[in-house]
Amino acid sequence: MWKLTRFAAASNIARSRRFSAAIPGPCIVHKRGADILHDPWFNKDTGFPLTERDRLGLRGLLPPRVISFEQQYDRFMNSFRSLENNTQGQSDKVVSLAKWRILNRLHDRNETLYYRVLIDNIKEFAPIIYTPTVGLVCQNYSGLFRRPRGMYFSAKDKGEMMSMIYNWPAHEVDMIVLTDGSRILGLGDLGVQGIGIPIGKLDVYVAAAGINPQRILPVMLDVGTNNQKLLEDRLYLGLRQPRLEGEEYLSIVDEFMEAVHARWPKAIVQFEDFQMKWAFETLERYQKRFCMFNDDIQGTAGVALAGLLGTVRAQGQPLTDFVNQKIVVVGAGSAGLGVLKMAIKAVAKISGCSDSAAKSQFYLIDKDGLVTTERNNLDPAAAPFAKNPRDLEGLTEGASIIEVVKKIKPHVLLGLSGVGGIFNDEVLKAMRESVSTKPAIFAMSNPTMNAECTAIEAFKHAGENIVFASGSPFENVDLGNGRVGHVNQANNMYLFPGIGLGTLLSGSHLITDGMLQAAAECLASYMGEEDISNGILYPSVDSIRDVTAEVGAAVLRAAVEEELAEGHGDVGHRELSHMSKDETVEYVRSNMWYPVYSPLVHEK
Ligand SMILES: NC(=O)C1=CN([C@@H]2O[C@H](COP(=O)(O)OP(=O)(O)OC[C@H]3O[C@@H](n4cnc5c(N)ncnc54)[C@H](O)[C@@H]3O)[C@@H](O)[C@H]2O)C=CC1
Ligand SMILES: CC(=O)C(=O)O
Ligand SMILES: [Mg+2]
Repeated sequence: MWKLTRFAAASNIARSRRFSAAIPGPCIVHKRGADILHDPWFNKDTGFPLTERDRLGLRGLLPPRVISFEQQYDRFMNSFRSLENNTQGQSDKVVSLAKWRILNRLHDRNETLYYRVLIDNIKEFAPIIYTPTVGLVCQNYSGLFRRPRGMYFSAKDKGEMMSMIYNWPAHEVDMIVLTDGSRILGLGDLGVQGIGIPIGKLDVYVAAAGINPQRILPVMLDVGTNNQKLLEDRLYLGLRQPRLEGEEYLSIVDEFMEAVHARWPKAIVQFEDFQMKWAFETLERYQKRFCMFNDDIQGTAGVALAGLLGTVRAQGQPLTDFVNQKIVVVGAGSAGLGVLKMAIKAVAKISGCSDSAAKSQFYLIDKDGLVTTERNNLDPAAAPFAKNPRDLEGLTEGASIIEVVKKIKPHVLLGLSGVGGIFNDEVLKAMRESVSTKPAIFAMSNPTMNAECTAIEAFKHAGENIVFASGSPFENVDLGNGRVGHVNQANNMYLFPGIGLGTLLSGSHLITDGMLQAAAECLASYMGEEDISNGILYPSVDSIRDVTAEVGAAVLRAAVEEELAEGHGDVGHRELSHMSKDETVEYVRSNMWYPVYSPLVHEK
């Protein structure tokens, strides 16, 4: 609990000094006049003080009145609120896209103000810049496209990437999010339109981890698409060819990784929304060579594990009881298999048994039903988790979700299938027979329409005493008589920003299992007993900077312990290794960028 009290106090102080006056350091600008107004990084719109207008050749290019940052902020929020009023009665899709557009326009114009409103209103704006609206944006990207953001490397750029990477204007890049668009949320292959995901993830990096937005780079690797509808869409902006496969595909990713490493050897590359075969293959291929991780496999696993351990605590059991939890995972893709692998390792660690003994409590279901060793053409990635039919008490290969739930009566039913509604009424009702006093339903697929069930359905059919979590946000559920069914957001956004920031500040060249495990353990212990007993497994998105500071510190300390931390900037390995836990958290927190207008100083 002490942690939460301290954080609440810290964030109140931060709020009260939001617009007050620690004078920020100057910022060197090599442009003048209209070029500054057209550069969202330097632009302050009507906020340029008169002296700065004189110095930078802006006099006459702006209306005469100077508007303070606080007034600009209020003006934006007012126009956002009036948009909400003006779109009342319109479809959710229209309203969501209108909200995204107004934020995106601000992003294009004035980054300082954009990130300030984003950070200060992250709970309200995360569903717009991230899941679920980002999914809709990706689906409609070719029509919505106005100006580019990030970089595009295509199959046609083979042999050119080493020079192309120098086209990016920033000298330093800390964080790259890379996709090939092949599995965007639960929406499938969206080709080049998947660029919305790296953009959204990096906005979360800025909001949650305070990564400097001048040092982020969203990247699309366009190797074609197998989405026939997109190939036939005349507005489609990507390569009109089927996806590259095999060595041809890998040679493109190899070339990109080498190019990034050559220009920015310390940049961290987050792989995002790759279809399963490439997600695993690229992780295996690069994790010991480059500073990278796969968010869908590794970030998701940590968040799910924290939720599973929280569920044990919510049942009033000691953590050691995790070894007795029966857990059914629906979805044997990159996310589901990542979760299984990490959860099984946790059971093995707690019980002191081997990984293979630790598997007995876990059941895996994919599109063809329960995965067993009798499966024809068993996917090698799923094979380690396949059940031996001997151990199944009558269940057979391919058994359906309802058959498995009825027979096993699991403590936890966790969905990472990408299929909306597959936890139907019957499945949820069967969870009432769970052996747990507080069964858990995790409907983790994104965006909202792909969630395995809604929060209302879960509390209605599985009972009011459940623990519920979803990948995209749902409102808490009114259970009547003042009681509330709490909705958790089990989303990797609670971990990836801290993994990135902690790694960056550690100066490690690699992201190891130990660093990822430290991140998961940190999140798992973040919530106090009172919240946990009320079914609250994760902190509110409002406190994402606080969570990220803790997770980042845990990652950094793990890197120090593994002797991988070379340090960052002026703070070297020695200083890092002498920091206490609290000092490390403060160090991480103090390295978070926060948007304020800096005085601009022109230099030729
Ligand atoms: N909440 C979070 O933080 C995260 C959520 N996700 C979500 O998880 C979902 C899956 O992602 P990936 O594993 O990367 O996808 P994937 O495409 O690699 O795997 C999907 C899996 O679901 C199975 N499946 C499909 N239809 C099914 C059905 N009717 N019944 C049972 N299983 C079925 C497939 O056989 C496959 O094993 C996506 O919707 C994604 O948005 C992914 C990462 C993080
Ligand atoms: C959250 C996320 O990474 C996904 O749905 O793919
Ligand atoms: Mg993802």
